[in-house]
Amino acid sequence: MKITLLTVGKTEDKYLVEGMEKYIKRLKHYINFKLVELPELKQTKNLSEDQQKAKEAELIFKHLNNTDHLILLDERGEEYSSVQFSGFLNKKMIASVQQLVFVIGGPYGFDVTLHQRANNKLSLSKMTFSHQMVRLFFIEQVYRALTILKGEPYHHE
Ligand SMILES: C[S@@+](CC[C@H](N)C(=O)[O-])C[C@H]1O[C@@H](n2cnc3c(N)ncnc32)[C@H](O)[C@@H]1O
Repeated sequence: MKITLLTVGKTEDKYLVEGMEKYIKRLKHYINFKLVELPELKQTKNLSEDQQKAKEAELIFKHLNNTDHLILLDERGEEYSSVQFSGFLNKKMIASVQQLVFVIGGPYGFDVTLHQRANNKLSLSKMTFSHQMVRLFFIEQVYRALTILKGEPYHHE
């Protein structure tokens, strides 16, 4: 199974880039993981919030295959413990899902078309994080989940 993380906008802060690189490097020993950073449109065009979300959705859809299992990162989604999240990933592996695509929205969240297409919505907390910071938190949780599945000590350290 492959895992792709789509983000809206490049990661700007060096401390986040460094943290993400650290965990992506580790992750690659466990799974085929890809980070795709899509352009954030607001900087180039004068768009309303809804127009921006619709344009972002168009870009996101271009990166999706019909068989992809799409999971939106959304504070209103389902909350898991790290062990439960590892179980979720394991179930998808057993079900032979080819690719899980997780998406982190832009500053305004997701267009309705993405909510309709989503197979799941995952919340990391009821709190709202910046779309920049949530990347690092999520990538670390994927790494944590995979070490849990392997029975490695990281989760208990
Ligand atoms: C600043 S938030 C957008 C908040 C937006 N007002 C909304 O209602 O969705 C930007 C993105 O970060 C992600 N995000 C922020 N907090 C999150 C959380 N607690 N759990 C999961 N994803 C989160 C989501 O992907 C969201 O689209």
